[in-house]
Amino acid sequence: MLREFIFKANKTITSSNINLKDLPGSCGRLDLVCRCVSSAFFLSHDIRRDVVFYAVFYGEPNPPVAIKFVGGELKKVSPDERNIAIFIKKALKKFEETPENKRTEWIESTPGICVSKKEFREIILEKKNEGKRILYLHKAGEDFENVKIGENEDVVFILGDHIGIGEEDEDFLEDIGAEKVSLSPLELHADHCIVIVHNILDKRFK
Ligand SMILES: C[S@@+](CC[C@H](N)C(=O)[O-])C[C@H]1O[C@@H](n2cnc3c(N)ncnc32)[C@H](O)[C@@H]1O
Repeated sequence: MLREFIFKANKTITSSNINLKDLPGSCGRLDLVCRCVSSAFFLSHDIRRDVVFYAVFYGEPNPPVAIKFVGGELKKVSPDERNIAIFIKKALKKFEETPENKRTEWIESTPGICVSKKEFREIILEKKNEGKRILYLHKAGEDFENVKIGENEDVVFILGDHIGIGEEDEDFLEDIGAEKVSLSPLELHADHCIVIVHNILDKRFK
């Protein structure tokens, strides 16, 4: 079973001009993206190879930019935020160096990390069209503990940053039949949601 996450980063910078000493401020909450990547993949002395994580950046100067991380292919990435930010900086640099007419495909930057000019909704729709189940993580959804998932079923989780995903994308998810699922009666950080999702699925299937 493949676990995929698609994260909307409303304000994250879309140039490689990343100040590694200011991930939350001038980089538009890049710290949060890095923590989500860390939570998506890293176990103690191991990596989750059955996970794919997408982050779509909508900050200035060139939105959108999507970055894809493939657990089974990642090399030399470590769990700390600064290390992950360095790989994201490399991906954005690769994007800038790619001719504009080639940017709509996935371009590999470093092993297991690709970059593309894809919209948040476009990636979700691709997954839907592949027949995958789309689960939107939201405080007001159905309790995830009660949601049945087959052991071999591929699931795609959608989540937002500190701002959320916005009304238009929520309407889009409703239109394509995404299921709204809740992890807690409290509003959580996105990276903590990823940890909880893994924990619930690990207890069921590992
Ligand atoms: C900090 S929250 C976003 C808060 C934002 N103000 C909003 O209204 O959406 C970040 C993301 O985590 C997910 N999330 C937060 N709390 C959750 C919960 N209790 N259950 C499921 N997902 C949750 C949602 O996808 C949300 O977009």
